[in-house]
Amino acid sequence: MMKKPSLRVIGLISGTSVDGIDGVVATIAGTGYDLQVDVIGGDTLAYPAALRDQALAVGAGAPLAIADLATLDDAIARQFAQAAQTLIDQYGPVDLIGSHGQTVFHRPRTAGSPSETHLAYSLQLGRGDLIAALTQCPTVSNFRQADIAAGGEGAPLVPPVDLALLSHPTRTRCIQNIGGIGNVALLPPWPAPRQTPPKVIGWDTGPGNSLIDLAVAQFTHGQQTYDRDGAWAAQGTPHPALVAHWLAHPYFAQLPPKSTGRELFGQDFLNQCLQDAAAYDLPPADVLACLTELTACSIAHSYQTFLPQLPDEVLLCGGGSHNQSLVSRLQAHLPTVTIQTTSAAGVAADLKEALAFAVLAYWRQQAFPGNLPSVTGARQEAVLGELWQPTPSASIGIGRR
Ligand SMILES: Nc1ncnc2c1ncn2[C@@H]1O[C@H](COP(=O)(O)OP(=O)(O)OP(=O)(O)O)[C@@H](O)[C@H]1O
Ligand SMILES: CC(=O)N[C@H]1[C@@H]2OC[C@@H](O2)[C@@H](O)[C@@H]1O[C@H](C)C(=O)O
Repeated sequence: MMKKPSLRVIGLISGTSVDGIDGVVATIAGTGYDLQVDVIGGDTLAYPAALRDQALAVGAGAPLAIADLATLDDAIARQFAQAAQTLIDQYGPVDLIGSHGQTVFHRPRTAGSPSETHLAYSLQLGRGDLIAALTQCPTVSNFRQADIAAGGEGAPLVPPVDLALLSHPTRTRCIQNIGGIGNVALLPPWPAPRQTPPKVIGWDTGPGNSLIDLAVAQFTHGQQTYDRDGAWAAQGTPHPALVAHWLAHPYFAQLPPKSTGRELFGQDFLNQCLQDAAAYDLPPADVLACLTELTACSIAHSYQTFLPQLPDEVLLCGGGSHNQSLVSRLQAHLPTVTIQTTSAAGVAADLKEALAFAVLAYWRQQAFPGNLPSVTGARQEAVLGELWQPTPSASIGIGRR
């Protein structure tokens, strides 16, 4: 049998945790949802501390002159190009790069308003034209804009890739990413021969690790940045009244499609949580147990509230899938559901988001629409991303200015 033509594609993303650039190299063949994807390798390139601090500060609302924004955009693009080059050096040349960039600002559509006049706004730094110039490889970036222009939230974008790679012929699956922010895709069964795709719904569930990370950094005066394996929260006890109070935030009751970010579930939200917790005089372990419970409850409640029925399985991905306290609290709230990671279904849980942007770039090449209006709320499907071709004269060398 003739082998289908395939592309070698790099996918790159640094998410809302701003902990570093996840990259993956994959061979992709096929069309639309009928894809053959083979992961060749992956790696994470940590940000230099100063760049991470700056990206976090800007994301948290620190003022920035336009000239400094341009410098930051370029500095992040250089890191992304470096991450791509490291993968190219290790695994060989590629045909295409899909780079999500670094989200520093996300404003959802204004609730209840006609999306024509209140389009969402989402800003990812690390411009694709510079990545293309530095790597000499065609690069797709700016994936969220076309969905936003069509009246969508611009997020989450990964659910159609989940549909392609992780749907099951007979079982209903929720694919739950727990990054800085959490997001879910509900994949109904899709029996062979996989003709008309089933309707996928999805949304941002709220905080993933963002509040836990910020609290750990505060409690350890910056010595630690996350609750490794959930060990600290495991030493504490959640306080139900406090968690219930936090769950009363209107975001959790808002009907999907919906998206959010660190603008809502960031430092200000944590400050309010710590103020609320102070009234109960809770030790740090209990506060972390409460924040962990908030993430677990917000995920489970959103399934119970917005899904037509509970799934057979939840497949977790993202860094929060390593937080055992979080996973066991989620299991406690969804006792009838099997909870595993996407790795159990053949897609590495720590690489899935990066892989998604390789697939979205591949779809851009095919002019296949990469958004799902049933997830983002867009009025129509759209081909996502801007494709930047390298110009040989722009080859200026990585690391040189
Ligand atoms: N072993 C671990 N134990 C507990 N938490 C972990 C572990 N490893 C990673 N994490 C958490 O996962 C976070 C990073 O997750 P991930 O890289 O999926 O987020 P992200 O991609 O930046 O976010 P988003 O998906 O919202 O864009 C870390 O900040 C940390 O909180
Ligand atoms: C604006 C933005 O970067 N949103 C991220 C964030 O992190 C998780 C959640 O919020 C999700 O909506 C999205 O990321 C993934 C990659 C997505 O678009 O599917």
